Amino acid sequence: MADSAETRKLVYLVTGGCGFLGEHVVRMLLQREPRLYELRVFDLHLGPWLEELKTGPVQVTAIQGDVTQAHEVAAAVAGAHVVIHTAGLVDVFGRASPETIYEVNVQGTKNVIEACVQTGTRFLVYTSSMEVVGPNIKGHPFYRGNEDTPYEAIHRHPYPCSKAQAERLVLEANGRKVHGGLSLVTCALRPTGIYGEGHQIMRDFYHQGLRLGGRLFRAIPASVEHSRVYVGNVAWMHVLVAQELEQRAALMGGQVYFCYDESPYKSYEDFNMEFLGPCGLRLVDTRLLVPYWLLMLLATLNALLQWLLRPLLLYAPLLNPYTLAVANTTFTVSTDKAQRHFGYKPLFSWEDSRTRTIRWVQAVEGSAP
Ligand SMILES: NC(=O)c1ccc[n+]([C@@H]2O[C@H](COP(=O)([O-])OP(=O)(O)OC[C@H]3O[C@@H](n4cnc5c(N)ncnc54)[C@H](O)[C@@H]3O)[C@@H](O)[C@H]2O)c1
Ligand SMILES: CC(C)CCC[C@@H](C)[C@H]1CC[C@H]2[C@@H]3[C@H](O)C=C4C[C@@H](O)CC[C@]4(C)[C@H]3CC[C@]12C
Repeated sequence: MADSAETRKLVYLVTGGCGFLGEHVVRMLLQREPRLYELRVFDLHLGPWLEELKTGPVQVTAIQGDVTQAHEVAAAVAGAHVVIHTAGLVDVFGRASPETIYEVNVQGTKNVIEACVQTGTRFLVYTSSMEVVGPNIKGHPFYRGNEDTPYEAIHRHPYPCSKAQAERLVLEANGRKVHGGLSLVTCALRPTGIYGEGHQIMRDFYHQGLRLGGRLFRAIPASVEHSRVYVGNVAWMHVLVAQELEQRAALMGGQVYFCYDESPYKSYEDFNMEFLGPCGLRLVDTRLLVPYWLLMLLATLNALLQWLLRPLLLYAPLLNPYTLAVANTTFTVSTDKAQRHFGYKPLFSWEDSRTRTIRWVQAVEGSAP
């Protein structure tokens, strides 16, 4: 499309635009939304990489702000056509208090919705999570499920509870009258575990493997499968939804979509080895040596230590009863809803996604943990 001032007229706001997913959404919008005039990137912590984006044809506005502060959100939203709300506190390790998780994920989302209503912004895309569905506290498997698969979605952990509450608020807001009299159109995307360039947990596993002499020890049976999705495809899905929401408001408004691509179903650890293996790590099978009850004991001990040490220091290891339960429960998605509703096809093949991620891990090599 021609790059003229007439074609560029849309203003987008990406909250959490400097996070792992947010950065990919920002870059994808710049590459794939030719109608973009201004891109507002709102985050608690702004990344230095934003500077390099300011020299292109799109006006990139960096806004340091906090989604829990209604006035800051309203000022950022005013005049935007579309809001992509990815900001959130992703914490399943006990780093933040439950109150803080609710404040950011639920109150922050309320603030975004109210800002849209007050200022007349009509299109809101929310980054939800597979965890809104499961795995549930009973550890029921979700096998090749889609958006309509019945599943008992019961949670206790603050992160999935907060994401579920926020998603409900976003979906209930669909159809609300915004300033100016038109209707708000909302929808929610539910990524499974995202991987790709910038994935902190992958980086942590890599450094842990290096510390252990190039080995990682299998903790979870290979038969427990997870769906994973490449960050570039999740970003592409956000961009596509945002583009199609106006034309297909009746179909897409108030809907949820799992984020999916061609990444293979594998156990969490085997999937990570697709990238860490080519970077020199190997996964040692210790299934017979570490039974599940012992892992659970270690996880519970970690939780106890976290509680005991809290007044002195933050002890937040990867293994706790919640992460063990998630890692140890099959959760796989098989759906084509996004393709049927808005023509989504993954932009990156599995091979591309794998290669890009391996290159990134290789570049991480030698960098500080
Ligand atoms: N990483 C995954 O596997 C995954 C899977 C499913 C859903 N999600 C969802 O995707 C979204 C992005 O996750 P991510 O993995 O990129 O996490 P991230 O932590 O890398 O990014 C979140 C961003 O939100 C910002 N943020 C946090 N609190 C804020 C506040 N009060 N005000 C403004 N900005 C704030 C952070 O600074 C960060 O840049 C989240 O909503 C998360 O729930 C992530
Ligand atoms: C038993 C240990 C050795 C392994 C622990 C792995 C654990 C840290 C991993 C396993 C599954 C991971 C979660 C899963 O991929 C999906 C999501 C959804 C998303 O909204 C936030 C991240 C999260 C919870 C992953 C966190 C890390 C988990 C629990």
